[in-house]
Amino acid sequence: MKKRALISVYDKEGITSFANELVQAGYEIISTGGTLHTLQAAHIPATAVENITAFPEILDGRVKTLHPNIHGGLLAKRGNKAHLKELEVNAITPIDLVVVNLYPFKETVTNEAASHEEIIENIDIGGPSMLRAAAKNYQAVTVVVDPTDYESILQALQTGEVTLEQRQQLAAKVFQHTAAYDALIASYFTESTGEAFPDHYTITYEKVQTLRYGENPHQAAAFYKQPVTKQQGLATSEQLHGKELSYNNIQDANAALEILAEYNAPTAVAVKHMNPCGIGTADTLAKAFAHAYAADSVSIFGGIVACNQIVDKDTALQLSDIFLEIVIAPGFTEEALQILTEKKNIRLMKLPLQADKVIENKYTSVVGGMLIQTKDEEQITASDVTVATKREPTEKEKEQLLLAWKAVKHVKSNAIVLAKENRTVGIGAGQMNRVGAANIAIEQAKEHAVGAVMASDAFFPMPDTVEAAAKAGITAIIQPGGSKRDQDSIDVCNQYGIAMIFTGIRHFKH
Ligand SMILES: NC(=O)c1ncn([C@@H]2O[C@H](COP(=O)(O)O)[C@@H](O)[C@H]2O)c1NC=O
Repeated sequence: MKKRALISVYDKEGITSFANELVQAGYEIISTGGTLHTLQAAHIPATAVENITAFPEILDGRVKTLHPNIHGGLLAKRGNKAHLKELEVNAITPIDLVVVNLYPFKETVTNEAASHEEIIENIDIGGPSMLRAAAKNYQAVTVVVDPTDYESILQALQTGEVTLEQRQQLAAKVFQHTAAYDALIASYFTESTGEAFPDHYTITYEKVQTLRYGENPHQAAAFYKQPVTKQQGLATSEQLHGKELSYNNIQDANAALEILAEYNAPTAVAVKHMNPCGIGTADTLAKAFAHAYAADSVSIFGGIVACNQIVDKDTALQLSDIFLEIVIAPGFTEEALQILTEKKNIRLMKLPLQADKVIENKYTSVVGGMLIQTKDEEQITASDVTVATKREPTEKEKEQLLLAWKAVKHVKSNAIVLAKENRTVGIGAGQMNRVGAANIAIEQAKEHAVGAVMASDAFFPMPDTVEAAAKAGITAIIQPGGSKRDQDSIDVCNQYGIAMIFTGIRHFKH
């Protein structure tokens, strides 16, 4: 008996030459409406599925292949006598090869012009049913969901049969594909219910690339992206120069971008090991970078710099003076590119600035599970704070306090940031006690601590941090407030003439 192939594809690219080869290999082809039309137009012999089901396609194509004559042919176990008998009794012919790709749900859901009705009509029902049936019966059936597999299938057929191992791999691909397809549908429906954390949290990611290794060379890693997002990020950036990004590069660059998003003025952010080491703002990017560099000219070595303006010649000259892993910016002028591409080891990434704010969740894996929370998107302005001390901060201090507060949100807790003259001057990150973080920031700032302001990511449980700040010459402090012992810190501030403001929110980052 001739082998039978069922072809029903939305994406018809390459299907006629593939089907033609299948015919040459001795397959009889059955096919659905549009696909049949394409095949017949190319003079490829094919039979309408309707002839197999003895039932017309109905409901605008909502029902075409959902029929026992199809699914019996897909699911019958070839080594099971009872199954074969049932096929015979019901006049069902086994199907040996299935080529199906699905209605473009992702493309429709991401098309802003698409209506709810169009999105719903692009939920493929018959296609996934056939794919799943064929994949379940991979021992006997070859299933092809990805047109890039046509070539390898034909090669296998030329030299014999598609092997069991190949069929199992193709089946795995199908179940990944249908699971991802359903995950997108599930999130579309869940989104409309407004339920943030449903009982089953189904997410799907698409592979961008396999990475050489993870955080360390003995760890394997890959980079995945969200299939449906309006978010500009590393996954959508364009690499203009340099070698492939590493796992650590992507983490650090991402941290730099998240910090950068806090600032509106021309800003440069330098990051090391996911903490900022220098942030500078000014009226030009060149000045902003000079500030970020001056903030910590030691740590920036081998770091990542993210800019929110086109990198021009003046900025490029400064950037090229030091060893940097990556520079990310919305663009580079020709001159800047010329200067920077002379450096073999620098990676240059072009990434447009995010237009609209996108609310995203943040995922942290724990052993055997995952924590999911909304991202820390809180931002404050000068009018959101309350003054806790006798002295109010001056306008100049307020500006620097807000700059430091935006920065401290992105520093691993316990975190202290000192700022002065539109740049950070000292950053204390990831300490187990707050005064420890303050001491590191003060030590790093050296003489620049005098006249600087301080931001603390969480409240002061005791006045020791304020005492350290006073000793270092810090003039103003921003912190959440809310400790039972706030008054102790306020008293020390008043004693030294320090102005302290409370934000009412904290920015833990663990
Ligand atoms: N309803 C069904 O029985 C059914 N069977 C196959 N399809 C899909 O129809 C598409 C192909 O249709 P056509 O050959 O008419 O262009 C494929 O994407 C296939 O996944 C179906 N459509 C959607 O559910």
